[in-house]
Formats: sequence, structure tokens, C-alpha cells
Amino acid sequence: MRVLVTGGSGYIGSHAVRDLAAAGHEVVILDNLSTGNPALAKGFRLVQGDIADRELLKSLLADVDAVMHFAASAYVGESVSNPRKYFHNNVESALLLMDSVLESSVRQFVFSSTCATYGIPDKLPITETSHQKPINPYGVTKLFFEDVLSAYSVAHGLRYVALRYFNAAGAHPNGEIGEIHHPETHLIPLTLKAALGTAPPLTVFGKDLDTPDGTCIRDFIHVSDLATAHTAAVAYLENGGASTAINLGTGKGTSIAELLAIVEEVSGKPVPHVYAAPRAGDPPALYSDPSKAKEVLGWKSKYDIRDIIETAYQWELKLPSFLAQ
Ligand SMILES: NC(=O)c1ccc[n+]([C@@H]2O[C@H](COP(=O)([O-])OP(=O)(O)OC[C@H]3O[C@@H](n4cnc5c(N)ncnc54)[C@H](O)[C@@H]3O)[C@@H](O)[C@H]2O)c1
Ligand SMILES: O=c1ccn([C@@H]2O[C@H](COP(=O)(O)OP(=O)(O)O[C@H]3O[C@H](CO)[C@@H](O)[C@H](O)[C@H]3O)[C@@H](O)[C@H]2O)c(=O)[nH]1
Repeated sequence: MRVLVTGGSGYIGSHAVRDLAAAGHEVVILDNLSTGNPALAKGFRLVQGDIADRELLKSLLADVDAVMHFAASAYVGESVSNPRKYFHNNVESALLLMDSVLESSVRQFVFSSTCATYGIPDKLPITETSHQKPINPYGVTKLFFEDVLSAYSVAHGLRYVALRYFNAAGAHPNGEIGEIHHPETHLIPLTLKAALGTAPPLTVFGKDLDTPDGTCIRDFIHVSDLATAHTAAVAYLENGGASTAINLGTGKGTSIAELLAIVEEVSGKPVPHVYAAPRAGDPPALYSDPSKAKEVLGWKSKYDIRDIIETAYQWELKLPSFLAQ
């Protein structure tokens, strides 16, 4: 298949394009480089442009069979302080992308959704039928776009897979690419940087939450596992699969306190940290029931939290030389 990958120069997209190419697909990346890094797209055709550029999309979509849509603004905390940015990029621009898709012959679509669409879950682990009541603007935009896809699949014959990732983490096991965000606000890179002394002590948001050790719980899923799930989603659509939404997680939650202990073990260094109030828009505990992914896509995660920290640590050591290339 020929796949247009929006946001393929970002963290998760750059891992997915490598897996797609390894499976024999032809990839074109569209990325405006607002948060992406061109070095992550090395070896692939990268078109620098915006998903809202109708003219550009018309020409790109003429030559592809499917779209994989990663491009978005994706910081939970920032979406609370600057919601306009999120409604603009994740809804307004994304709707223009869909107009372009519907005006083309492309009818297969894979979307980067998120467990942030669930809000505070009604039960744990979270299944795809758990209620979706997001508690931050980022989650609202992602849920809205899922609803757009659902309506367009009924009205326009679009077939889509909305992949609801839990917390993407880790780096490519071959050491070539890994997590880069500007600014970096994610827990694992900030924890590693704190251990290495390349960033200030970690601020842990919340220590008296309603969780067994009082710190927040997340289901960290290795970015290479996410990548293989995307390739499986493309195969599912290629084989005529119906539109659906699927959780991508390990099924296991790790608390921040547990995570700090693993980072200390892997790095052999203490993680300097301080506690602060919970971050606005953060649910205390999120972890998946990943069984639908196994049933529908034949996919399950291969890496665990220790693998995640080990690959992320190796990447963190390499990052200065990667950025200096
Ligand atoms: N990181 C996570 O834990 C996580 C979890 C669930 C869902 N997601 C979703 O996965 C996707 C990728 O996340 P990521 O962590 O790789 O983020 P990222 O910021 O590294 O990647 C996003 C990419 O999209 C590009 N982009 C943004 N807006 C664009 C636009 N209007 N036109 C063209 N390109 C644009 C950016 O330059 C960047 O390369 C996002 O949709 C995010 O919401 C991420
Ligand atoms: O310096 C920090 C950074 C984070 N956290 C906490 O760590 C947890 C994870 O935070 P973070 O790494 O920022 O990820 P999330 O806010 O959970 O968001 C990520 O994971 C979501 C799915 O859960 C995706 O949808 C988002 O795009 C992605 O950024 C949260 O409880 C944060 O409060 C801290 O305590 N200190």
C-alpha cells in the first residue's frame, strides 16, 4: 500500500513509518515540523506542509491508498492553558484534512486517538466500551474527531481504525530514533534527564491521589509496539475490515513512584524530585484492557516497562549527538 503519514516526522509517527516500510509499504510523510524533527524522517520522503493545505493534499492524496493521521497538538497540560490551539489544529485543520480525503478516492484511514478520550474511567482496566467523557480540551478534540470519522464512515464509505494509545514511551531498540518533544513535558524523558542531571529535579504532580501509593498511574506502551499495531491496522483495512476503535496498551499500570525506582535501577543514579499539586486535566489512573487489539488486529505488546526505560535511557544518552548531527 501507499500510505500518507501526517505527523510522520514526530515521535510516534517516525517509528510507525519505519515499521510500515519494513512491511513493504510505500510511505510519504506530510509534516509541518511544528513539533517534529526532520532528522526523525531521515530516509523517507518528507513533504513539509500543513494538513489544512487543500491544494497540497489534493496532489498528495492522488497517489496514495490510505492515510495515517498522527499530526496534532498533543500536550494535555497545554490544552488546558491554550485550548484554542487544540481546537484549531486538532479539529479545524483536521476537518480540512478530511474534506481533502473525502474529495479524493482514499477511503482507508488510521487515526491517533488516545486514552485521554475516556476522562476519569468508570472502571479499570479501560475497555473500548468504557464511557468517553474527556476532562481536558485535548481529549475533547480527539473524541470529537472520532465522532467525525464515525459519521463519515456511515455517510461516505470511509473505513477507519481509531487507535486509542495509552502513554507512548521508549525508543527504537536499534538506537536510531527515539522521543524528542519541544518542549519536553513527558514524564519518562524528564525523569531520565533529572537522573542524568541534564534537567532540573523532576516535579511529580500529585502525591496524595486516590491510588495505592498516592502517585499517578499510567499504562506505558513501547513506541515500537505502537508502530507494529499501526501496520496491523493497515493490513486490517486492506483486508476489508470494518471501522472500529481499539485500545493500545499493555494492560498494566505503573505508578510514578514505581517508575522512579525502575529509572534508578536502570541508570544506577538517584532521581532528584519534588512534589507539587496534581496537574489540571490529569486523571489519577489510566490503564487498558488490550484484549480487543488481540482479537481484531492479532496484536499484543511485546515490551514491558523495564524494556521501555532501558531503550529510553540509551536514547537519552545518545540524544545530544543526534541533535548535533
Ligand atoms: N505521545 C503519546 O503518549 C500519545 C498518546 C496518545 C495519542 N497520541 C497521539 O499520537 C500522535 C503523535 O504524537 P507524538 O507524541 O508523536 O507527537 P509529536 O508532536 O512528536 O508528533 C506530531 C507531529 O505532527 C506534526 N504536526 C502537528 N500539527 C500539524 C499540522 N497541522 N500539519 C502537519 N503536521 C503537523 C508535528 O510537527 C509533529 O511532527 C498525536 O496525534 C497524539 O495526539 C500520543
Ligand atoms: O514533569 C512531569 C510530567 C508528567 N507528570 C505526570 O506523569 C503523568 C504522565 O504525564 P505525561 O508524560 O505528560 O503524559 P500525559 O499527560 O498522560 O499525556 C500523554 O499520554 C496521553 C495518553 O495518556 C496522550 O494522549 C498525550 O498525547 C501524551 O502527551 C501525568 O500524571 C503527569 O501529571 C509528572 O508528574 N511530572
